[in-house]
Amino acid sequence: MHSSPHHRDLYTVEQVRALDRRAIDDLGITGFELMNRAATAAFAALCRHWPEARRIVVFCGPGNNGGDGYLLASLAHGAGMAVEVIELSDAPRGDAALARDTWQRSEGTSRHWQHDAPLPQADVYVDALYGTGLNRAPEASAANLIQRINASAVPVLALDVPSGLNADTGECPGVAVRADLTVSFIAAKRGLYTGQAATKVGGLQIDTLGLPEILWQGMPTDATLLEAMHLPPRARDAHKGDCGHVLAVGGDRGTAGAIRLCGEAALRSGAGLVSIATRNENLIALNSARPELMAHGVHGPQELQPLLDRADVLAVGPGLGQGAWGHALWLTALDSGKPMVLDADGLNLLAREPHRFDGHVVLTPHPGEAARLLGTTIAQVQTDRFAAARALAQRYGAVAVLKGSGSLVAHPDGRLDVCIWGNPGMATGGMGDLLTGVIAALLAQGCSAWDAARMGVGLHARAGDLAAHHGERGLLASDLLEPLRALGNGFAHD
Ligand SMILES: NC(=O)C1=CN([C@@H]2O[C@H](COP(=O)(O)OP(=O)(O)OC[C@H]3O[C@@H](n4cnc5c(N)ncnc54)[C@H](O)[C@@H]3O)[C@@H](O)[C@H]2O)[C@@H](O)CC1
Ligand SMILES: [K+]
Repeated sequence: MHSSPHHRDLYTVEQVRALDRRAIDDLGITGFELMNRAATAAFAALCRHWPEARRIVVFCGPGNNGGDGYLLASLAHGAGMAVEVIELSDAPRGDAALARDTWQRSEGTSRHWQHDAPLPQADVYVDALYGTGLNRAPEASAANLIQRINASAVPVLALDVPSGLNADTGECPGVAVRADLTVSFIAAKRGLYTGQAATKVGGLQIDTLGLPEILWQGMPTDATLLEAMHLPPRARDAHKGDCGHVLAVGGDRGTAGAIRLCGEAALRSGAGLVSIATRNENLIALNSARPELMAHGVHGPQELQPLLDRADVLAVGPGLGQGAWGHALWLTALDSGKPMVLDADGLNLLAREPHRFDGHVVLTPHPGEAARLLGTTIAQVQTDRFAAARALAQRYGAVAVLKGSGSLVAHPDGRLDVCIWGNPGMATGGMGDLLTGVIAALLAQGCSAWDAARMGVGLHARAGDLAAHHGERGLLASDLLEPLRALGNGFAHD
């Protein structure tokens, strides 16, 4: 639930700090007052979410996040709950120290966390250890406490950010609290939506602390949540030539399945015609599996060229391999200058032979392919997925989709959208081949690379979520084909 009119806007931690400063300096609201509002909002969320809660334990860290915790503890105490505060040994400073005084004045007691001590029972744990100030992995004592919290069966409300999650990047440098509900203050921090966030955040509510609309005016944002997107309805008198012709290039020996899934996804996403350029050996299997795919055996560039000439859009890479055959086709496809989607070995070849595009090209790497394209490691990519996605787009002059939980779509000009749909059932072979086909079909129907990539990522994730109604575990890529068709023209916000 977002209470802000800017509910699609995502911010870096730096930008949220600037918003805080603006509220304090320009609107004259004190930091302590903001802390009070944060605690009030979080306590209201606690009561809504766990109406039966009578006993709570609040874990307070040394910074302002801990300050929010002390004030929440006072509110809960005032409301008649049994409240216990457990704090880390570092003494709070500034507003957090004032908040601690408030708690002590309300006759509250707190005790320091003792390594490996058993945690008191409670109806709800409140995590106020670290917020946006986390700048490294939680150290031994805090890490031990976080592990204890996660091992307990008590539900957890996280204040602002689950402690241990980097609110800027979605990475956890060490252990992090696994929350059931996170109430985040003032603005949506981008790190709550990608990377490891999905395993830590639980339900997410953004509370703008009653700050007025003008606070956000003119303030830069970093990214946007992917929301509703729709293709215009198909004209009643459309014919197949109006809907674009996709040529999918790939399917080396033994990998016919990849190119078939890509082609079928393009068909199910509305491409008028889909041709496949593949190994001769795959033709019988492809034709009998899906007669609507126009499969052609190609030995090399000469046979590929006439197919390229007839296509509007290319999907290059699924099952392509990086051998002489795949490499020759890849080079010919790139030379055509057609709008295209590059995936899988299409990307691995690009990492070997970098090329800058200047047109309607979409790259769809998973973190491993992204690491090769950027000459870095997977860990480095995941440490800051936002930076990695933008670096890919800028380096290659193409729209870049960085796949994985919370897929990112980056434009070379710096725009970036985050997709929060999809599910772990989609971590299986063939899912990427589908995405390539979906995006190619959208390009073929006239979308720009930016729109096709964003809408393709959204359709693919929503189709995955629909298909997962029958179970996440055991989900097959081909299970998404019918839902892709059912989604038809697009998707709306949840
Ligand atoms: N002043 C404001 O603008 C507001 C701040 N608020 C709260 O304040 C939080 C930010 O407060 P702070 O900037 O004080 O930061 P935090 O409270 O997130 O934590 C910073 C403290 O933890 C220490 N620390 C950071 N990483 C550590 C690690 N890995 N191991 C051990 N110690 C570590 C830092 O040295 C510092 O003492 C927000 O997340 C939010 O909860 C809210 O009260 C709303 C208003
Ligand atoms: K927290």
